[in-house]
Amino acid sequence: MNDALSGNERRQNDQAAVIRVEGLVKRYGAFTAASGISFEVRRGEVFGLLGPNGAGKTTTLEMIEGLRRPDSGTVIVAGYDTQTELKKVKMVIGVQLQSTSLFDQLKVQEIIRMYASFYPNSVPIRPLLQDMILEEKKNDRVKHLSGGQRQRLAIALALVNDPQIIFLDEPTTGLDPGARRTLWDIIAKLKARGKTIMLSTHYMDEAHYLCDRVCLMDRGRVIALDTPDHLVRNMRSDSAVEFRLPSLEGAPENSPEKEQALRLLQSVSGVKQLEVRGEWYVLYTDRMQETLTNWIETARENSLAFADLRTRSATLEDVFLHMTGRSLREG
Ligand SMILES: Nc1ncnc2c1ncn2[C@@H]1O[C@H](COP(=O)(O)OP(=O)(O)OP(=O)(O)O)[C@@H](O)[C@H]1O
Repeated sequence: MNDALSGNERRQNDQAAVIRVEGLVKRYGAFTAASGISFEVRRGEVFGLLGPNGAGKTTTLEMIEGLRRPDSGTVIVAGYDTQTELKKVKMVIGVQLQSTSLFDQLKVQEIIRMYASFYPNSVPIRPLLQDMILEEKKNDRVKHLSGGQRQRLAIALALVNDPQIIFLDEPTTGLDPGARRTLWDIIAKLKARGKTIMLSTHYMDEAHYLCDRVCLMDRGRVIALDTPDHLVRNMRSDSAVEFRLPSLEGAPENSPEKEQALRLLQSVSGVKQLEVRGEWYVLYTDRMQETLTNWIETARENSLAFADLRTRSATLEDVFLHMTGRSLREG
């Protein structure tokens, strides 16, 4: 940061980058949960931290929110330093924690009123309830809400102070597909109103659908940062052909049959990369039709029977696997 800048100048400079994270490090004893995280979040974007469990997403979010103190590094949020100007930061942010412990005995409306009373200015409660699709539940006790309703209440609580920037930590973890879609719609609406949203997730489809830019995290580090489409395109393979080879299932890893099959697969026309995931073989290619037809021909010529053949576009999961050798689900 440029120390010579006054607070006002710094805030103006931060028009584009509403969050600046520089060299964040967090250690828990001998374990380093964040090792030198740096990025910028632009005003009005949905910015996602995507990574498996334990990648350091929550640690990073909570250092940005001022809830955890970094061992080193700086965070500037809307022009304020979270370590020295936390009160000001709190006025412009809304935070939904991974597991917000809500007061089970309170009614939805009561808990929102209570949170609103913590701030000098708060939004009207009725439209907030409507936006979060909780109007019909306003007189229900929190303990009677479904998982999706609780999550929406947690987001409502993060919005009571009309924040510029909203932090959502794994907002859809544990929700059924319908409740996830409802939350996605809510997040898209918040973005359309000009809010900046920073969220963490380990669902690649969620990151792809919601985020303008995605920061891929693994083991406390940023391994890639770009728009979802660019991340996928930079793999230089836009499609995948997947199948199983039943005759090889159960054969030892370095058996001659398996090694020969791998050599064959690598020689298939157009294949840029070959991945083996358990019993599944994945051929990455930019020339889907050529690879598919050549693979079918090769399999026939070599009497190698495949099963469950499917084709698909490459995803952020493929990017993560390509970069780390591990799946987002493995952690
Ligand atoms: N207070 C703590 N004390 C010790 N270790 C911690 C603490 N908080 C987090 N960790 C460890 O730091 C690592 C990163 O945790 P973090 O919660 O930031 O990851 P995450 O990417 O958010 O994953 P998850 O989806 O599981 O929350 C994990 O290995 C975790 O066990």
